[in-house]
Formats: sequence, structure tokens, C-alpha cells
Amino acid sequence: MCTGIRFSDGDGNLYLARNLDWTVGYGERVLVTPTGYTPRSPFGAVGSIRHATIGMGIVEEDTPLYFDLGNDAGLAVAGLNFPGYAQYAPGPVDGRTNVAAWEFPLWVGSQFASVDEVEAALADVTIVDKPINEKFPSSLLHWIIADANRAIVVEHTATGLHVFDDDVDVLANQPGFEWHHENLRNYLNTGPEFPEALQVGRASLTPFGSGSHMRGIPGDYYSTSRFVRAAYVNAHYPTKTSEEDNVSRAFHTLQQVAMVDGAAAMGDGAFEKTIYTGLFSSRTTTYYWNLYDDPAIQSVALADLKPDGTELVSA
Ligand SMILES: C[C@H](CCC(=O)NCCS(=O)(=O)O)[C@H]1CC[C@H]2[C@@H]3[C@H](O)C[C@@H]4C[C@H](O)CC[C@]4(C)[C@H]3C[C@H](O)[C@]12C
Repeated sequence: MCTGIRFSDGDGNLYLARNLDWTVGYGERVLVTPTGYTPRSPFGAVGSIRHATIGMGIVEEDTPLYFDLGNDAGLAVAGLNFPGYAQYAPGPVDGRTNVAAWEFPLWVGSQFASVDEVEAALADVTIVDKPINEKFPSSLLHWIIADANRAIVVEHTATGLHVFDDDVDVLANQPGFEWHHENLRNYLNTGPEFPEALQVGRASLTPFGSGSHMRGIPGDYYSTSRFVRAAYVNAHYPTKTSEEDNVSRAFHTLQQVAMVDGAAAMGDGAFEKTIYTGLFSSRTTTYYWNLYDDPAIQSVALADLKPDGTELVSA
């Protein structure tokens, strides 16, 4: 499974972070798509790279297939599994901006500078089931798109393309965003405060320690539980000003919903684990990441990887 979170430093900078939970990796690397790169966009939605992008992905047919990315304008996007709900158009629709499912993150990151701009453009968008090749059929995803001001969620289902204002700055997997948002109303009793002693008969009962009012926040790995837990931790985390403190915030928060080997199997019996955690900071236009087997945080800044070149760069 996967979980994504967004937050800001209160000084106009975005942090978008995600866990990529799966049974295997795809050979993903940190990739930069520079402004001089000539994209191969099946329906021409990505005509040119207006904004250089940096994020995690693979290269297939000399084309970047991003799992998540950020751009030089401070906009970021992440794709999370959404099978059972996601449904794309079988072919391009006349008069619409047709975006192949695999190029959706690149379309967002290479064309726009803010969530408002993306949201306006989405009114004309159809997401098309047009795989990059036979090896990689279209993944069934939904996406969180974020900047320093806000986040939206995009879901393309049997009833078309839907955009939701993500005012809790979190996304997980199935079911749809609206369900997850409504479900938060089940947890209004939770909070970080330390309870007063409670008089019960002649007894004065005090808590064992902190965390008493967090009881009820689900601790398991199920998508619906991760959404609630990530929303709780992200919402209560104090605003931090420095880059270091915000990087620490992102990795600590996503650690709360990270999946450990052996605890949760997929339908085929293979165990899911958090293959990587990735973070885009618009403050430094830097991508940070760590791996299940190497938890040390690595980073690379867009500016150091030829963002105005003509060739894809992998770190
Ligand atoms: C498996 C990943 C999602 C992880 C996740 O959300 N798991 C949830 C598990 S569960 O259902 O809820 O059980 C998704 C996220 C981004 C996806 C990749 C990106 O979309 C880029 C290409 C797109 C190609 O069409 C397929 C290969 C691929 C390289 C995708 C493989 C895979 O579907 C990825 C890596």
C-alpha cells in the first residue's frame, strides 16, 4: 500500500512525501526531466517540458515513468494504487486534453506551477488507458497533487474524472477519497492532550502516561487505517521552520504508516513492505529518499542535475 502526506513550513514552502509499499521494486531511480528534453507524449498533452521535474521513477522507451515528482515551481504529485475504482477512457476523446495514465505525473509537473493551474486544466482532461508498451499495462491509480497552499486528489473512475479538495493533506489507497474523508468523523474523540484524573466512585483514576486520548486511532496497515493515522499525525505535528526539521517531520510521519516485512500479505501470498519513502521539498527543490534495506536518508537537488539539459538524468 501507499500513503502520501503534504505539509508546509508556514513560510510558503511545500513538502510532499509518500511511502511506496509493494512486494517488489521496479528498478526505480531518482530521475530528472530537464526543460530541453523532447517528450514522447502519445496524444501531445506533454508538448514540451516547461518545468523541470525531479522524482522517483523508471525509464522505458526513453521516457520517464514517474511514481512521484516535484518541479522547479514548487508543485508536486504522487500516484497511489486505486484498483477496483480507477477506470480510464479506452481511447482519446475528441476535443479533450488526452493524458495517458503513465504520463499523468509528468503532465502535472512539466506543465503547471500551482494546484490552481492544474485544477483549472483538469476540466478538459481525459485520462486514457494507453500503456507505454506491452510490458507495462496501465496502473490503476489515483493522485495527490500539492503546492505550498493546498492539495487536491484526482480520481478517474467509471463516472469520469473527479477532483477533490484534500483539506486533510493525506491520501492512501482504496476506497475513494470522499469515503476516507467522511471516515475521519469517526475519530473526533482522539487528540494529543493529557487527560485530567477521573473520579470513578471513590477512585481517582489517572492515565498511565501520554497517548491516552490517541486510543482508537487504528494501528494496522489497512488503507482505511493508514489514512486516519497519517491524518492524525500530520495534523498534530507542530509547524517547523528549518529544512532539516521538515525532512525529519516527513520521515517520522510516514514511519507511522510504513509497512514491515511479514506483517501483511497480498493476494498472492507475498508480503508488502515500504520499498522506499520519498520526499519533495520546494524550499530547496530537493528530492529525499530512503530504502527498506538502507534507512539512511539520501538526497539530491534538482539544480545539481542539469535541469536545463536535453537528456534525462538519473541519480
Ligand atoms: C505499485 C505502486 C503503487 C503502490 C501502492 O499503492 N500499493 C497499494 C497496494 S494495495 O493495492 O492497496 O494492496 C505503483 C505506483 C506508481 C506505479 C508505476 C507508475 O505508474 C509508472 C509505471 C506505469 C506503467 O503503466 C506501469 C509500470 C509503472 C512503473 C507503475 C508500476 C506500479 O503500478 C507503481 C509503482
